[in-house]
Amino acid sequence: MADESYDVIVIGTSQGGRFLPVDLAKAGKRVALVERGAVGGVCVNSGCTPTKTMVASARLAYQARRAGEYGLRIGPVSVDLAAVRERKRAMVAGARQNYAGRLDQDGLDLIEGEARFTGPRTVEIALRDGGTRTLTAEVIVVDTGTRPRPPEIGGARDVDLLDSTSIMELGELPEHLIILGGGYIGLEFGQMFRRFGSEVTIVQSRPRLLMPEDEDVSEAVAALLRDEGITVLTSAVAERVERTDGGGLRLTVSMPDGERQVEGSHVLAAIGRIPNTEALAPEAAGIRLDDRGFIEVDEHLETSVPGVYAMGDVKGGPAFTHLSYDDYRVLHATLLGRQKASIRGRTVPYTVFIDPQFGRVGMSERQAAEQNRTVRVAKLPMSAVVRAIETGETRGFMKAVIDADTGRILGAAVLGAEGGEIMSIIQVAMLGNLPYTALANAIFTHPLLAEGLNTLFAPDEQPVT
Ligand SMILES: Cc1cc2nc3c(=O)[nH]c(=O)nc-3n(C[C@H](O)[C@H](O)[C@H](O)COP(=O)(O)OP(=O)(O)OC[C@H]3O[C@@H](n4cnc5c(N)ncnc54)[C@H](O)[C@@H]3O)c2cc1C
Ligand SMILES: NC(=O)c1ccc[n+]([C@@H]2O[C@H](COP(=O)([O-])OP(=O)(O)OC[C@H]3O[C@@H](n4cnc5c(N)ncnc54)[C@H](O)[C@@H]3O)[C@@H](O)[C@H]2O)c1
Repeated sequence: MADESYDVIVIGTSQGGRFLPVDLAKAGKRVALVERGAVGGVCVNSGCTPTKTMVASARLAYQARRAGEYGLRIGPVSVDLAAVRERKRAMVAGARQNYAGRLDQDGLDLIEGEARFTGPRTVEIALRDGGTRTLTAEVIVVDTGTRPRPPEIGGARDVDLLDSTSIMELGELPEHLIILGGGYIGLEFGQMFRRFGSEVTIVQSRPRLLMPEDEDVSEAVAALLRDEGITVLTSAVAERVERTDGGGLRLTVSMPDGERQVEGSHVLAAIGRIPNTEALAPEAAGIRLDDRGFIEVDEHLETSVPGVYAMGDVKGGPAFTHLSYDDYRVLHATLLGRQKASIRGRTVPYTVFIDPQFGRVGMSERQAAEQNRTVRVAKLPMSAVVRAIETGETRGFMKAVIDADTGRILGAAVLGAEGGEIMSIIQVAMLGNLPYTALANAIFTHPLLAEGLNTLFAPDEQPVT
């Protein structure tokens, strides 16, 4: 078949990039949108939507078990994992349907298949229903994302390990879930399955959980997970995994004090993600990759090949849906606006959806020290916040890093009830370039968690470091 010509080809359908092909088509461009899997990408199908749906079930189980503390009698709580999975499946199906509905736009062709570059402007699609199509366009946007990194430990290929997608399809509770990795995915699933009723062991190769964060954060997170009955092993390097005679799994872990064996029923690998670039063959177009296989881009998200752009996780760096969405904003300006936009200097907030949530934005205390900044560090335990006391959710703390000279807020870390929302209030103050005194003196409704910001930012509370 002859090559088919489009104005723009977008490869991958992500939650972040869901508006770009539609906007381009509305603007009169002929757009091909190529997807090899389910529409909506990771966030909708196997990331944010299903995990946060299941986290909600786990939180309810946890709260229900605490009912007695609140003066309620509701009896023993047990979890029907198959029913939790049904709720999750329904949520994903709804989100996917919603997504697909948005693609009904004149000028936009959704092509189901796997894209592969055969030249700088040419892409061959292996169609899901068989056969191939060859498309050409002056502008190509790569939004192909990442997938779980397979562990390179002895025996891993001989046993069935779970990843973040397959674990959500379990219909029965693991008796003992061993998790490799103490990052976002390891912690969210670890707490979730503990609350569902599994025994859980987290095996983290680095000295701390959430290694990029300040030490007090890692310690507090480890303490609250241990408090819920999770075993947390740090500086624990998994060496090999094998099946036991009883049908379980045995993990051999090397730790500073020697070798240890952990036996469990299931092992989840949550050790990071790798870019979806093999099938895409970007080298055929001359697109430069970094040494880990991610696509290199400039501040306008353009790759080393003019006219070819990359957005979302496939370009490396922080991997969040809201960042993929911001990439859409940048590409919209570049491809449809009058002026190019840039990704330089973006403030990237994030929230780890453990309970209590951990919300973060801007500079950490350690980053400030590395930059030799003179800062004030404000810290307030959640047990000092009236709302947290009244609702019985006093675990965690609020923390802010303030420039000692200008009084501007440089960053915040909130481990506490609605930690992501509280962090976002501080983020807005940072966006508005407000001095910390604006939050110290603001009138917040009593008794909200936000009220804690008055105390957190009270000038007397903050030692200079
Ligand atoms: C378990 C889990 C939980 C998460 N929770 C959160 C959260 O709470 N908040 C948050 O902000 N982020 C979360 N994330 C991260 C978030 O999902 C990603 O950052 C986001 O999905 C990245 O979007 P993207 O633009 O890179 O595209 P993706 O969502 O990765 O989509 C890429 C699409 O490209 C398709 N594709 C790949 N190669 C080809 C090809 N050659 N041809 C055609 N199609 C192709 C894929 O099938 C996929 O549909 C989570 C991730 C995981 C795994
Ligand atoms: N709430 C959210 O926004 C959210 C939730 C889930 C995932 N995500 C995104 O998905 C990405 C991937 O999550 P992730 O948890 O897989 O990666 P991660 O990079 O957050 O954490 C991986 C952890 O595994 C550890 N590790 C690496 N190799 C190991 C090994 N062999 N044995 C034991 N531990 C090992 C690392 O030290 C690290 O702590 C995240 O970086 C994040 O961007 C975001």
